[in-house]
Amino acid sequence: MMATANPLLLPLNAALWQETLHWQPSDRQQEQFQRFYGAVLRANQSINLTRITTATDFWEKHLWDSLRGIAPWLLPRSSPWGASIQRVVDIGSGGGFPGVPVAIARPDWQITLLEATQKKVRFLESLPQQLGLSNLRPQWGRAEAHQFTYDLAMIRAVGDLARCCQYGLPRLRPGGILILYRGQWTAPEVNTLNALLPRYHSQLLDVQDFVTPLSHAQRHCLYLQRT
Ligand SMILES: C[S@@+](CC[C@H](N)C(=O)[O-])C[C@H]1O[C@@H](n2cnc3c(N)ncnc32)[C@H](O)[C@@H]1O
Repeated sequence: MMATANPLLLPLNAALWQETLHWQPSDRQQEQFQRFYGAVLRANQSINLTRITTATDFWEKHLWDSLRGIAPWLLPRSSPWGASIQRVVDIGSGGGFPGVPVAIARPDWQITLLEATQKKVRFLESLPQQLGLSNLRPQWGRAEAHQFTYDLAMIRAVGDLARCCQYGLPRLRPGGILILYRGQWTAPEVNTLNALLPRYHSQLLDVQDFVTPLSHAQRHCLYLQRT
């Protein structure tokens, strides 16, 4: 692989990955993360992809956070909730989060990056070649009009709970799983969710709350399943 031109090195601390996700990137994956960081920084000069500009923030708030959502699938020989995963969609992918880090970590999954803003899609389309990834499929379009179904859908920072359910759950095959990446999660939201789920023939599998490893911010991942 070509060396990255970006002088800012990510804090790719192997022990931290291992301690927090029980997973470590290979040398190739580390280089792909590094090149992704460089690509986002360069594109961010002309497109608004992220407010994050430091290597540490990028590592924690984008790479680590993206992978925390699929932590149950990073453990060796794990098949959480019995779901076999191949076809994956990141809805409202923006600058490629969480879809691109997930594609790097799981090269055996086929990841569609669905994004409504054309200039962001053009950036996403440049990534397979820049990062040497063959499992990324950027797609310009709106979630509500997207006709395909998936084994796994992921949504981060696209809207409120009702909107995320509306976008994600109809795009799952029976048994498929939706991961919602959330910041704050309040107990009354369970009531909102319980009211929404029957409409989409879905159930709540798990709510995982955690703090991020460096800034100790509170985060949640919700795992929903289409029955
Ligand atoms: C705040 S950004 C979040 C991007 C990324 N998921 C992240 O966590 O950094 C929300 C993105 O969702 C996209 N978006 C909003 N509504 C959408 C829809 N209905 N279908 C597809 N993409 C949508 C926007 O264009 C925007 O890029």
